[in-house]
Amino acid sequence: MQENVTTVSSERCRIGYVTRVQSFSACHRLHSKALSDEENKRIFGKCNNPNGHGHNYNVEITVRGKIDPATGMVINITDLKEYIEMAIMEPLDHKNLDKDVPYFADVVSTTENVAVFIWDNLLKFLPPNSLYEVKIHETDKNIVAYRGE
Ligand SMILES: Nc1nc2c(c(=O)[nH]1)N=C([C@H](O)[C@H](O)COP(=O)(O)OP(=O)(O)OP(=O)(O)O)CN2
Ligand SMILES: [Zn+2]
Repeated sequence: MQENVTTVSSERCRIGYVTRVQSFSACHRLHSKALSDEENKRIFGKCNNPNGHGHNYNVEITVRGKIDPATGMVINITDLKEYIEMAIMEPLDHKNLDKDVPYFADVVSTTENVAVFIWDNLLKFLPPNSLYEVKIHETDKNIVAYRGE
């Protein structure tokens, strides 16, 4: 009887969450083509400064999945590092988000939209339905999370 309990317990599907943190630096300007210059100034204030401003963004990428009994891993972090390099670092690091990243030509480069951009890019590399959350610390005080909804 005890043997049975042990077997069932060891076969149980365990779900884990793996988070990798990545930093990148970029500059941007909050400006919407859908708004007038006056509205842009009123809504975005100092962040609408025509010459922009910079951030050291800290991104937390969380992957959810079954802890593989054979490997002990939800995802190999070595693989996740490569996906982050391709999905975040190559397109965004040391870039002017509005001028260097075509996605932001017509999309306001708020942290919400940067999170969506990163989410969509990571989906190209990660196993289906495994990306759980992209959380961005734009500053120590400004934090945005996106879960693909
Ligand atoms: N919903 C959002 N609001 C704002 C965003 C954003 O991405 N989403 N971004 C900004 C600006 O980019 C700006 O850089 C943030 O500046 P600020 O709040 O001043 O930054 P700090 O928290 O570091 O500054 P404190 O002066 O210490 O408050 C604005 N809004
Ligand atoms: Zn900013």
